[in-house]
Amino acid sequence: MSKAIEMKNVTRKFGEVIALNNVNFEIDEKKIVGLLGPNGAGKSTLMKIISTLILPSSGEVKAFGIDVIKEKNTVRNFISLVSDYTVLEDELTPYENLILFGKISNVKENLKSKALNLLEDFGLSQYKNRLTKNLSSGNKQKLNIARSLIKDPKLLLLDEPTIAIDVETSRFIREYILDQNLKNDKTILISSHYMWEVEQIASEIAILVDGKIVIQDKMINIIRDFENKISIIEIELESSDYLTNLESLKNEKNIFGLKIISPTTAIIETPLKQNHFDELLKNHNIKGSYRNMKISLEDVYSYITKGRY
Ligand SMILES: Nc1ncnc2c1ncn2[C@@H]1O[C@H](COP(=O)(O)OP(=O)(O)OP(=O)(O)O)[C@@H](O)[C@H]1O
Repeated sequence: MSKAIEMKNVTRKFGEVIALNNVNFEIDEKKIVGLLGPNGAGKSTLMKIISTLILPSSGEVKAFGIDVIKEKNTVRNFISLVSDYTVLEDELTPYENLILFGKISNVKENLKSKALNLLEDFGLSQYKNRLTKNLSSGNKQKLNIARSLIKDPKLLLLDEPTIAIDVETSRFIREYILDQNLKNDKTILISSHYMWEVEQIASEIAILVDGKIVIQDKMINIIRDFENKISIIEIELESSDYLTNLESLKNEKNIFGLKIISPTTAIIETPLKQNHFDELLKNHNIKGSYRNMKISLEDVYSYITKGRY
């Protein structure tokens, strides 16, 4: 399978700040990859480098085999980045915005019909002649995504595309993105702080922490791998008399998390296997029953971003 993105040993510094630290990152053609990471992890920097908006301090970046540093004009023909919608021209109509971006992107054939079709697809035809500044934020973001598609890019980079967008519009955007991948073979990299969003559409997940890609794999492999490392346990105490004993588990080094959710129930995160966990409960004189819960992407994310990986 050929690579849509190949980053080798990419570092990007902003003065003293190391936004990306020797990153190696690849995406296969036609995949949807979800990029997760805490605020300031370097997600936007990574996307800006791939889309030629900024240069890396060192390292190599290729998109579909083409060097994004040496041949940025070629690469710009087939990559679009969607970040916030401030890139739109407020004083133009949605239609005029699409035409403008089409011209900037050198779209020569059928620009007008492409613009009209995109307005139709995104449910924006009724606002065709309204000034963009008077659209709702959800519609501005739809227009922003439509703008990114006017040049029919092979690679779409979406930097938090549904931030501050209502439920219906976010769902529409997710479905549209999926459709673009399925029907039009687009490769998509999407960053988000919403785990469920990424879970729903991405075939692979990459987690960036402090400028480094800590993990990148299929969701199913990530979960399987973590099931061998940690257990999330729901414990039900025989009575609330054991609550103080339960709380004393917080001081144990193998208890990574303990959340009391009622006087008799708690959720525990631990790498201990069943027999050792049983022993620990016995040592702390804790009586009750427990069950292993399904590990979610959020559990994995929290484990990684707390530096336990
Ligand atoms: N133009 C810049 N000048 C100085 N520092 C910058 C610049 N752009 C990014 N940084 C710094 O680089 C680091 C990575 O920022 P980046 O915006 O890539 O993170 P992010 O993962 O996208 O964060 P968020 O989730 O908050 O959007 C941060 O410490 C940020 O302050």
